[in-house]
Amino acid sequence: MESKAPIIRVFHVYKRYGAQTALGDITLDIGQGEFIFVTGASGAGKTTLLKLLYLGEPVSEGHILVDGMNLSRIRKDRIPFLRRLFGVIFQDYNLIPNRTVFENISLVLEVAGHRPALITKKVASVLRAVGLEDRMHAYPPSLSGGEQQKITIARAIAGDPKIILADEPTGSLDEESAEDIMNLLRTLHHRGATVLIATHDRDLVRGTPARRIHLSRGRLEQEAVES
Ligand SMILES: Nc1ncnc2c1ncn2[C@@H]1O[C@H](COP(=O)(O)OP(=O)(O)OP(=O)(O)O)[C@@H](O)[C@H]1O
Repeated sequence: MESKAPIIRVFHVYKRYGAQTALGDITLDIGQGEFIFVTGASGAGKTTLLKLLYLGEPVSEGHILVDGMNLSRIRKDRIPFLRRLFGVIFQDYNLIPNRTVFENISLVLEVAGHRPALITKKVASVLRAVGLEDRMHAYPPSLSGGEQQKITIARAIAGDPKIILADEPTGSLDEESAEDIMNLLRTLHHRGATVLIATHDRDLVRGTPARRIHLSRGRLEQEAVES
């Protein structure tokens, strides 16, 4: 277990959608370099919690600090800097269908200001990491669902994010591909990334020693260390 200074601090956070409270009074510290599973039943608030961390959505009440930045008070021109700290692996973060795999990944690196020579190297390297280097010039619709999921993951990690947020990252994958992806996330963690994985897959959680944050109807119910 890591005991480094928190990279994320969540103070009494609420998220409401109309009359519905998706998250209620969440207080939580996440240490730099931790590997964490966020568990809970469907609708418990797992996705919502991850979205609040990268300012995908604003909190309704409370505060979140990320790498010292208070998300409630962050200046607009700092938001791209905040977002670059994160690699976000979400099911609804689709690939652009009429751009090749290479272009889908390189776009993210271009926006972050990387030079073309580095971009070419980096794209090849992340595609190698997910075992799909040979699909670099393919268009997403010609790939299987599992392959598209792996490309989404390659795109998320291409910018060497400090924090990886993965929402059911193995959801659409067969057992072997799921294991590949979990190994990749573990490797990134060993290299220093903070990794949060939202899942209701008990098997996934059982196989990995990690801190577990359990949500029940929007409340932080228990914390445990799986081993
Ligand atoms: N944009 C939204 N508008 C209204 N309600 C929302 C919105 N997003 C989430 N909710 C509600 O907030 C609650 C938490 O949803 P969330 O998606 O965070 O759950 P989850 O634990 O990730 O579930 P699942 O495992 O099914 O993905 C749910 O009741 C959901 O209906």
